[in-house]
Amino acid sequence: MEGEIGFLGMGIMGKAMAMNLLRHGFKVTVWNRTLSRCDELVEHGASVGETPAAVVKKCKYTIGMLSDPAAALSVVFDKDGVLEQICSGKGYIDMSTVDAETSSKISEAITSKGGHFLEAPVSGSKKPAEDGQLVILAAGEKVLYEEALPAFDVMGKKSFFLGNVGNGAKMKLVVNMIMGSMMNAFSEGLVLADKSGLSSQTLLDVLELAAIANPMFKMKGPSMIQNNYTPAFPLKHQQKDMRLALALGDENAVSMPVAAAANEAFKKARNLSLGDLDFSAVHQTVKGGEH
Ligand SMILES: NC(=O)C1=CN([C@@H]2O[C@H](COP(=O)(O)OP(=O)(O)OC[C@H]3O[C@@H](n4cnc5c(N)ncnc54)[C@H](OP(=O)(O)O)[C@@H]3O)[C@@H](O)[C@H]2O)C=CC1
Ligand SMILES: O=CC(=O)O
Repeated sequence: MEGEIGFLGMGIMGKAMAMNLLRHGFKVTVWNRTLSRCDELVEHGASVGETPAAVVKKCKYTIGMLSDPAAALSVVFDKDGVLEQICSGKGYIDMSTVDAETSSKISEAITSKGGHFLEAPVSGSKKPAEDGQLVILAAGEKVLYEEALPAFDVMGKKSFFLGNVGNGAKMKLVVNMIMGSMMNAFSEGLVLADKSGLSSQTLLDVLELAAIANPMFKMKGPSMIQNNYTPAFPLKHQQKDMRLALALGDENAVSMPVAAAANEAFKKARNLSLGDLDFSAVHQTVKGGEH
């Protein structure tokens, strides 16, 4: 990737991903709605753009990592947004988790200005982002995908090219729908073991050796049994993903009672003001009592 890479959105993920690019020698210009969140990046050599449009003007390639469909649309379409400066020879890569419709809207707007577009949501959380171990689920313009590979290879352990715009978004929603349902089953299991007089730690040890062993249980289990929900993947974003996945199920007449129940639990957790904690805080809704 020649020249400087633009990066919009210095949240948990964007910050870790941009930092990783800097560490690997890329020149990066960052922007965040709350400007102070760029400070740490600047200390590590990043430049700051005043607006998304200013970043796109400066950079041949710009990446977006925003919270949800409204945020992803806002940085593109609003005043001083990406659309004001995108043009032929420039590429925009949206790595936020959004629905296919949002991604298509952005794609159409970018390409109608002669720009190139790729959606590239990621699987993997704060730690994989810091370690360059994300799984990248790209779709859109193949040429832009190939041009972006040097950056993807730094940010991720594996990149998939899934075809037309929308397929990356859908794949990400399917994966996170499964993850959200699993987190609920796991939380119920932890509480059931505890209330039945079993050791939660022994349950984790058993699970690790069982056919259902997986990195998520291993990573989240120990902090969950200590009621530690420091956010890596904010619960409000997991609930957004359940909501968008359920809408995809609706569109395709796929009955998903397990995901629907999991979504209700995440909604309840949001209602209990747990939305900014890690998504594993859904555990608290099963446990009940004080939060
Ligand atoms: N955390 C994780 O483990 C993972 C998250 N994802 C997805 O990545 C995306 C980012 O997640 P994450 O970094 O955790 O989220 P954060 O909540 O930490 O960051 C969200 C970012 O979006 C920005 N933002 C929100 N609303 C607007 C808006 N209206 N206009 C402009 N910017 C806005 C925030 O800016 P400000 O600082 O000003 O609020 C911030 O930079 C989400 O789509 C999430 O689902 C995907 C994989 C893993
Ligand atoms: O979207 C979250 C993740 O862990 O992947």
